[in-house]
Amino acid sequence: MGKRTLNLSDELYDYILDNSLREPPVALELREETNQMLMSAMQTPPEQGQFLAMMVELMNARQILEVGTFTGYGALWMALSLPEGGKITSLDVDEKWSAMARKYWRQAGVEEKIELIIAPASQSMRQLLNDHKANYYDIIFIDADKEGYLDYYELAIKLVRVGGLILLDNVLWGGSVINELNQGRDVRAIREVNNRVHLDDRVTMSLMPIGDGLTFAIRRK
Ligand SMILES: C[S@@+](CC[C@H](N)C(=O)[O-])C[C@H]1O[C@@H](n2cnc3c(N)ncnc32)[C@H](O)[C@@H]1O
Repeated sequence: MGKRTLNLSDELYDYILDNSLREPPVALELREETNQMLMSAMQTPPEQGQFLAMMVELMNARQILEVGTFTGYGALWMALSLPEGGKITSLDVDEKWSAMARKYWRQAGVEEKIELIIAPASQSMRQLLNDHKANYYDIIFIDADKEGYLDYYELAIKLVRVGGLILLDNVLWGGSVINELNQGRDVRAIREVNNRVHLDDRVTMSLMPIGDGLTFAIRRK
C-alpha cells in the first residue's frame, strides 16, 4: 500500500458512487439534462455535490457565495442542505444556463434560497463588498473562469467571515499544473493562485486531490 492518494480507475470511481452517493432524484434529473449539453464537463461531479452539501452541514452555514453557477447543480446540493433562512448567492456571467438552473431549483423547492446574479464575478463580488457583505459568508465556492481565480480569492478573503471556508475548484487542472510545457493562461493562473494560497498566513489550507483538485482555505484572521 502506498502513502499517496490512489489513482482512481473507472471501476473504482463507480464503486465510490455505488457505495456512497445519495443523490436526490431532482439532482440526478438536472445532472442528466446537463449531460446532454456540449459544455457538460463544467458540471460539478455528483460525489463533489454531495461533499459540498456536507460542508454546508459541517460549517453550520447560513450564507454561501458560489462563483460560477452553470446549470445550478452544486448550488442545488448546497441549498438542499441549508437550513430555513439560509441563502446562497450564486454568480455567473452567462444567462443561457440560468433557466435550467431555476427550473430545477424550483422543482426542488429551494428557489427562494438562491439568488442568481448575472454579471462578471469580480464586479459582483466588489458590489457585495460595497453592500456591506465583508466578513459575511460562511462558505465561498470558487468555480468560474480560471484567469479570475486570484482576484476571486482576494475578494473572497474579504467576503468570508473569520473561521469561514473558501473552496477553490479545479486547482490541479487535469494534472497540467505540473506540465511546464503548458503555459496557457488558465494553467498559469491556477499555478499562481495555488502558490498564493500556499504562502498565505491569513488562512489554514489544504489542497485535496478530490475531483480535479479542491483547495480548502479557512480564514483565520
Ligand atoms: C465550472 S462552471 C460552474 C459549475 C457549477 N459550480 C456547478 O456546480 O455545476 C463555470 C461557470 O463560470 C462561469 N463564468 C465564466 N467566467 C465568469 C466570470 N467572469 N464571472 C462569472 N462567472 C463566470 C461560466 O459561465 C460557467 O457557468
